[in-house]
Amino acid sequence: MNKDLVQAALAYHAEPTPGKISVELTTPAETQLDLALAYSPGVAEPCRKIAENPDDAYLYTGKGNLVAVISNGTAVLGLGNLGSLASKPVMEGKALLFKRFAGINSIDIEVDTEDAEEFIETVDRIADTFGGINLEDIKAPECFEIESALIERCSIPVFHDDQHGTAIVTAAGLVNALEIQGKRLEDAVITCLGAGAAAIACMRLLVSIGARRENIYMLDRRGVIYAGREGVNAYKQEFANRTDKRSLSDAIAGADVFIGLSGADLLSTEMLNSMAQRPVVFACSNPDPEIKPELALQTRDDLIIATGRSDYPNQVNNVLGFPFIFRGALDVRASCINEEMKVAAVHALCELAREPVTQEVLDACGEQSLEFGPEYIIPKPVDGRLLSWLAPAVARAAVDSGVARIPLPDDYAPVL
Ligand SMILES: NC(=O)C1=CN([C@@H]2O[C@H](COP(=O)(O)OP(=O)(O)OC[C@H]3O[C@@H](n4cnc5c(N)ncnc54)[C@H](OP(=O)(O)O)[C@@H]3O)[C@@H](O)[C@H]2O)C=CC1
Ligand SMILES: CC(=O)C(=O)O
Ligand SMILES: [Mg+2]
Repeated sequence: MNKDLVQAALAYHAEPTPGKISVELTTPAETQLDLALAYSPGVAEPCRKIAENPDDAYLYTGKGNLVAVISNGTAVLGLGNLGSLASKPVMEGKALLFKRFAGINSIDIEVDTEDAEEFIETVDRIADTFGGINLEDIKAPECFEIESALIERCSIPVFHDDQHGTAIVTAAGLVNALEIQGKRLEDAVITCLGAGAAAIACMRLLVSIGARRENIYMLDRRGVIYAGREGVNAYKQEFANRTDKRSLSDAIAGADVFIGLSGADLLSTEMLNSMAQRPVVFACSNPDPEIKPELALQTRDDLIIATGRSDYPNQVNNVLGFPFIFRGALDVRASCINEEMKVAAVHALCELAREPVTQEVLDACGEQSLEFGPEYIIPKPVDGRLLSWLAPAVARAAVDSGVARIPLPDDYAPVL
């Protein structure tokens, strides 16, 4: 980042008050009568109701529209294990995005432990407070055990955003980008740099919508994950390829797609040049991508490039998923976020990108025009239609797959 952006980012977080979120009241609290209702003695009545029927918490408290963003800070963006406190700006940022894009109240919680069981215990004990739990920036492989234990124990949706939010947005962007490049997911050779939370979930979802597992080469810090490699955990093992390719240079040569979910500046121009004609490059590491878009575009002009950042075209980032997915899930009180709901979100994102872009979006992006093509494969986060396209698609999928606990109103239209 240049110096000006660094200073602006620090000032943004420090002013007008430190941080990015606050709590506001939804009921009057001015008079003695207001206080007698809000607090003692009135507050005893909803307490009694909830003690009799726990679902009354959705009637008398903010639970149903409250999502916790919970991290232990072990994989903060692509910055690594910065610890729980240093992850707080990212978690406050996710809370900001929940509110801004989907009207969901959200609070960040940083849990100071790297022990999976301690983390699970802590979250399990506070889960009832919330309508949903968004796990964030927890490194692999612990994130897999943590998420599945919490899904098992909690009756509300628990969703590891770096896995599923990223996978949904990546899948939608890739389907669109491949179509623009005249290629099919079923035939695409995919090199995935990174074998952690985001990478494993992305490749799993791509396989479930048509990519061929044998066409995927996944790499970690030690290179290609190949069949028979020693010291590979069970999650990486799912993508062990029967191949004699060993390095990124080996795996990228001739590939149609590069998905980077690893770290900064790891893809060289030589590697980029060795890819197939009309390649798709998703350099999604944050804040610094695996290759800078300006360098990639200088190197060859037949590629589509996306990053996780807001300051380049084609932002493939889970912000396009989690606010709207939770909106749909909360509005039908879904018990979980299942595969059907995730796939519904992928389709809705793919289709919205093909719609004409509104003036509101053009103004917010400072663009004269935007249309479905190499520089616009996926909607912009500021597109207000994301809420009205994704949330109903996800809510309907929850109802159809039997995980909704209340019906979807006929006139359902999510509002901020
Ligand atoms: N755009 C988006 O929406 C999102 C982007 N991301 C980005 O993806 C990256 C990974 O995040 P996440 O999966 O949560 O983190 P994890 O810690 O779970 O995984 C990181 C993975 O990256 C690999 N890796 C790191 N450095 C290198 C390297 N030099 N060469 C090869 N592999 C490397 C690690 O290898 P090893 O297993 O050997 O340690 C590991 O497999 C981050 O940069 C993050 O910002 C994540 C979520 C969303
Ligand atoms: C975007 C995001 O969640 C990440 O980079 O970790
Ligand atoms: Mg993250």
